[in-house]
Amino acid sequence: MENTAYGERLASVRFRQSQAQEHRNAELQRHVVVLAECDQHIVALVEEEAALLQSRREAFASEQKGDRALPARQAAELPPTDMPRLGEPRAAPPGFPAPAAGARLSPRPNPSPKPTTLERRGVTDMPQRELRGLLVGRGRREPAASAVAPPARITDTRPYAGRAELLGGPPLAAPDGGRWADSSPPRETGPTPNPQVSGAGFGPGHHLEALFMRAEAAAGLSAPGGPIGSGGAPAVATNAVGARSGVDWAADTLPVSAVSEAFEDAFPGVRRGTPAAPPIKQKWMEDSQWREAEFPTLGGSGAAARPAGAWGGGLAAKLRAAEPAASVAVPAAPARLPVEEYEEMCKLRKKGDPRDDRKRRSLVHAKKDFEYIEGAKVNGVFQRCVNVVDGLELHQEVLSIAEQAMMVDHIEQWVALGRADKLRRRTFSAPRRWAKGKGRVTVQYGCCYNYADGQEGRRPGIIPEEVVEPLPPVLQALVRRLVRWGVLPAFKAPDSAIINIYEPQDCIPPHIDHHDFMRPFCTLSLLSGESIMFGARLVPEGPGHFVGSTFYLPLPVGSCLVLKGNGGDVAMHCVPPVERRRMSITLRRMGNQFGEKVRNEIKRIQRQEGPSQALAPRRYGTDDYEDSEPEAGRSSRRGSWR
Ligand SMILES: O=C(O)CCC(=O)C(=O)O
Ligand SMILES: [Fe+2]
Repeated sequence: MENTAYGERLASVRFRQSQAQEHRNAELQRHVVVLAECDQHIVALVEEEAALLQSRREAFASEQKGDRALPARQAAELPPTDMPRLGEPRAAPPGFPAPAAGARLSPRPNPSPKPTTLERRGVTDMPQRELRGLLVGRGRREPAASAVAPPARITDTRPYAGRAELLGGPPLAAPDGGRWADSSPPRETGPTPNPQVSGAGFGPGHHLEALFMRAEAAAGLSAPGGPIGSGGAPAVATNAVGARSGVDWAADTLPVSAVSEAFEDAFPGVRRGTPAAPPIKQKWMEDSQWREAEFPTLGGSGAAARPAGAWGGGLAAKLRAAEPAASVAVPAAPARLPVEEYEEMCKLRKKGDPRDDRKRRSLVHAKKDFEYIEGAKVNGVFQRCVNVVDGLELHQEVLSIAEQAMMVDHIEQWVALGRADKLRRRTFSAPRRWAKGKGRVTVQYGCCYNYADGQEGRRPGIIPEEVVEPLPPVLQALVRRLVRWGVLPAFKAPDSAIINIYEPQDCIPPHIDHHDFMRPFCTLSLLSGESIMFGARLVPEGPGHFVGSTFYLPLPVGSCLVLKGNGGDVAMHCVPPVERRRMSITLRRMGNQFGEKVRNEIKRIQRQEGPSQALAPRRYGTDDYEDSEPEAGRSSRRGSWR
């Protein structure tokens, strides 16, 4: 009985459950249908809205074009135009009370409209292009003064008499029967093609280069454009110094005094009225202008600003003494060339490189936090834990790939001139005989450094009475870049250079750079990325084999390693035998006691010998000093061996 009642109740519960389930299913079904309908509805609404917008856009565009009457077909396709425009009264949505008469939906009209920037400036009908210029703060500029300056005319040709001799000895005959720029008589010039450039930009720096080229061509050496390292094609011996250096050689027709004066006073400033820097560059420009103004060897004007290279004021003084007053007025202290043009002119920057100096500078990455702890003597006192590489800085991408190639090309040319005995005295040196670990080829500019201990009874150091060539323009431009980019301080701007050319297995033995040179100084790497070794005690163990606890620092090509602090004074450094050909440019400033001495001595020697670079060439082998390299075991003695 009980069982029957329970069974019935169970059946009825199940029946109700199934009914409820069916009901829920039906409800769900209904909702799905409603949702699908809504969906379709929404899609239709969106499509309609999009079509309406599109047609309004087209109508607006054609109105703008003045084509007010829409084509009939297009007009017919237009959706109903009863849709209110923005700001027009709208009909209330269904179920909402109608808006009061005159009520508007947003946006509300501005009760007191402010004048726009252009209206305030009273500009209403300017062409778009100029308006844009105005808005970004670039109004119309007057042409630069130099651009309208009357072109130079040469009337007095006397300064040319004897000039070739002054610059480089007897004129060389051009092999094709043409005439060399340096020995050709001046032309009467009409308007020069580019008064901004031909005014003052090419002075003795370029004459030096011209001379290099003359000597090179006479020696049958390479012409530009030859592959790097190959020595290039035979020289094209035309009066093509200008063409070769990519400059307008019409500048050569200016009296020497004008050119050299300008070179010395503001190398290579030319352009007046350089446009003002746009505000965005302001901070950086101010910074670099400050550096430029501080620049002791190239910037500013007057005697203090003269190049401190070996020929310093000497050559210019001689040139001035040998010629009458200039007949062309060249601005005494012309404004500077934009740095990009200056570098292009000195062949440091690739022609047409679109990146400005600021952009180039931003690509330089500096690493400064090197650490290598050793026991070492600091200021004569031994300390157990010294970071011997403290103070080193590695600045990468100082020279772009194209610039590295140009620099290598310059160096190849200098080496070729050196081998042909066309460089003054100790500018060029090469090992007399090659042996593993025995030296390398070097080119010195700005001053003569004696590597050897005991050579001609001398200690290592600068020899003020010995003469080398001055810093060529490309190295002057490089120095200037390093200062401008903050790699070296302006008051330590290098005035001398040693270029090391390492063939495979060449090396430089352990040393600390001589204190005849100021700190910081720097070295740039070219052609192959090799490592430099630093350590408190580096000991030579056989030819080109140096041992000791060492810190290896890879030097990427195009990088500039700055040496100062412990890295420049406490740790020794060396480049172990290289695997691939490598070049480096070490740039250093002579100590104050030498600058003046070197210049005076050079004047004396010039009086004796004349200024010819090719005169009395004398070559010294770098193995002269390599032979006096400290032997193993003797190397713990501190000091410079090179
Ligand atoms: O070749 C180098 O990177 C180093 C050159 C060097 O140490 C020097 O010239 O004193
Ligand atoms: Fe060194």
